[in-house]
Amino acid sequence: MLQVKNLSFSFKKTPVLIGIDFTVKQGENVAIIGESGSGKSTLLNLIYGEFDLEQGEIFWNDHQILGPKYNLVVGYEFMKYVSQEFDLMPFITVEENIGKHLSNFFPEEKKARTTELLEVVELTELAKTKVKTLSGGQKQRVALARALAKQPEIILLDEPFSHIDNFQKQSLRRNVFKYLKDKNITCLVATHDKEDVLGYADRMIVLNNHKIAVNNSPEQLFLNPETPLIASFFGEFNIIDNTIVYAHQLKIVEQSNLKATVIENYFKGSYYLVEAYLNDDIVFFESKHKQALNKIINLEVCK
Ligand SMILES: Nc1ncnc2c1ncn2[C@@H]1O[C@H](COP(=O)(O)OP(=O)(O)OP(=O)(O)O)[C@@H](O)[C@H]1O
Repeated sequence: MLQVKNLSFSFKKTPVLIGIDFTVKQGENVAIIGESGSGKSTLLNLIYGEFDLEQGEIFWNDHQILGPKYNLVVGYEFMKYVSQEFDLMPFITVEENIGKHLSNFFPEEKKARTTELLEVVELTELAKTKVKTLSGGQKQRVALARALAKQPEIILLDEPFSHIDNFQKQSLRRNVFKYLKDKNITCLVATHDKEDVLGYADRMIVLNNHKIAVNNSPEQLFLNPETPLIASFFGEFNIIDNTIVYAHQLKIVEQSNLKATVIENYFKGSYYLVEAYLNDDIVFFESKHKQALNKIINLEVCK
């Protein structure tokens, strides 16, 4: 179990994180979200032991995680970190990078493990390619596979699919998160992308104003977004009568007191997101069809 107890940290006297407390069980997948600059990467760095804590303690089971003041070399055998900088070896191949830290005393095991991980990150065809010739997204996949090679107990992922194109993102995400669950590897993932969270994360920790704003399941937070920050993570929303209402919860009806004037339509594939004036406020709702500009639409909140 990971235990983060009353952690505080500042960069040059500027507070980044204050009084952070949470635990993560073995095999759990926890997403860390928050606005840019809210301290997601800093939190992962602290858990990895990159920096010395200003206050608090971090434990992985019985091991206390300590910063560079106490450790000559940053990092622990049981923990891997895939940061935004991939830190690969450019002049050797993809498979050599993945197998770099696997023992040569067990060549068959090493081969099997490398083959398995090449499949997880969908890089089998590029196994013999030198890393320096790869694209950003391909390098990110090598970094993921290399972090998994020696089967860590816990993995920290910072925006793990940010460089991957949309064609491969969906299946890669499924492969990686399924692999982590199957192997009971604890995962902390810092992300801006709700697709990394919905369907995969057991819990979401939301950072705001240097603190944990909420720590709950994605289902609970989606159904009951307490603040606009949380709602905005899940999609377009409105505030109507002091209540958060997602765009998909505003339905077009024949008659109602909510009369909105259409300003713009945004094509979203299976629907249009319609922007409209409701009194003096802007609202967004979903519509199967494109709506004529300036048309008056009757809306109803359906939660
Ligand atoms: N090495 C550093 N020295 C000084 N300040 C830093 C350093 N790294 C980060 N910061 C500051 O700490 C704050 C938190 O940064 P951090 O990178 O943890 O945020 P984040 O939530 O991961 O952001 P993003 O979503 O944009 O990646 C920011 O204000 C950032 O400018």
